[in-house]
Amino acid sequence: MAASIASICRYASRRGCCSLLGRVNICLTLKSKFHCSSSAHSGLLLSLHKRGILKDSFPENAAQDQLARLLQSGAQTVYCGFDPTADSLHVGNLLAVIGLLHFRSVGHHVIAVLGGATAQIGDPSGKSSERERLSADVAEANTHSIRESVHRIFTNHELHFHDSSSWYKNRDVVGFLSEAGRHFRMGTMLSRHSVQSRLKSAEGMSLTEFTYQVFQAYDFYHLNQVYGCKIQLGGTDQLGNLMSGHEYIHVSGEEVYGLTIPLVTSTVGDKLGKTAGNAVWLNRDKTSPFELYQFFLRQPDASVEYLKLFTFLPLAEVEKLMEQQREDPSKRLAHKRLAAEVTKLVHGKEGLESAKCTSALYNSSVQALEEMSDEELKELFREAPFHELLLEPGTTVIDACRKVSAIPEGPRYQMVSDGAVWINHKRTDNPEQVLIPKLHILSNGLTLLRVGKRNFYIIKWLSL
Ligand SMILES: N[C@@H](Cc1ccc(O)cc1)C(=O)O
Repeated sequence: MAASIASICRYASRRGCCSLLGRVNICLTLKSKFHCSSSAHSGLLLSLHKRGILKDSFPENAAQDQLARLLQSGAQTVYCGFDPTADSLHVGNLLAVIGLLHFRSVGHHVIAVLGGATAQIGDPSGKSSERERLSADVAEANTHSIRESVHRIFTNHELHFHDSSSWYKNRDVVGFLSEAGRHFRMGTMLSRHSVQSRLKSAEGMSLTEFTYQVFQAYDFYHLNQVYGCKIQLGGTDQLGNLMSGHEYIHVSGEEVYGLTIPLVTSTVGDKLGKTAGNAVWLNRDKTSPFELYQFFLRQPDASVEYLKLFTFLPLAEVEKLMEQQREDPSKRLAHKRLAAEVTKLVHGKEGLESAKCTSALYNSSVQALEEMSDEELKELFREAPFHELLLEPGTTVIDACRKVSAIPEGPRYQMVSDGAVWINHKRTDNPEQVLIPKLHILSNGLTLLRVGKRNFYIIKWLSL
């Protein structure tokens, strides 16, 4: 789509007016400490394409050469925004962060915008209904928490960033609408996919949500004015918002670009990291390094492609790992490397160590289990159901399985005798075996029951 060119007023900063949104978008900027080499720049787009990190660029193909030339001409400023609608980013956001890091590693300046303002407006892109209103306080707390984790990820990638100021707090509504608002055309705004799909729904769309694209466009404009930012990265659902920014900035005669990153889906088509409604988060208190590690370790064989997307390993090394995986899938070398690289990026070396130790614990050590409190055990097996049961004399293995509904009605007996049941890391194939203290019931009164490879149940036995 060609952008219209008209004149745009430069915004004099307004002083003393009430805040437009009460809270601000926080912007973390990162000056490049790497030296730019033009060969690295020219290779960047190609390499991002080869890795599968870039989907489309905007404006369309004709501009790709221009964009490549722009990247070759010297260090550029690239930005990507994240709305703090929760107190942590999730695995689905990781690719955008990685995208920024790729730009950074060849010497461009990158900016991560935490949309403390836009989160209160609510992005309709890719959503079928309006989000519940997010209060300014919650948005601020979420921004703080996400900022820390993005900071950690950047630092883990040996980078540093510094804060810059906000740009909405001194803008008043009337000034904003009379200056910026008039450059946004209703027809174009209405044509956006995110708007169209919502207008057709019974619920419709609020004015607040409808204006979201204006705010994201204005963010881009602001970063363009202040930091010379010419490139915005975003998920494929962000295309409409990227276009709004492009059109708005184009009015002033500046050419800017949007690059979209694919939405990563699992092999069964779910959004990555959102299995059965449970998101895989990047903040440690919500998803431990161990859980993150296990999440990547357990990806199906076909997902080794993730090595290209989620790690910075050279493509030749990725190819080698993929070949080893094809030769002997059972070793899961590629998955182990993927899990290790992602955990190291998100939680640092120490996080990776902790994930590996926990894995060892998870898989074998009875002594360690025995020394754990109920809370620690629940933490370790966060997804395992926890049951408190009365220990009646003569309780057997099959009784325990039945009480916690660990195995389906019919084939219970068979499953135990086939060896699918493990108690405290030891296979237990006699269904009628009476539970023995110390062996089946640890001295802290706990039993860890596993059925199959990964269904864990924690039982806390209460004595009469
Ligand atoms: N709209 C983006 C987040 C964002 C916020 C502000 C921006 O300036 C840019 C992007 C999303 O929901 O993913």
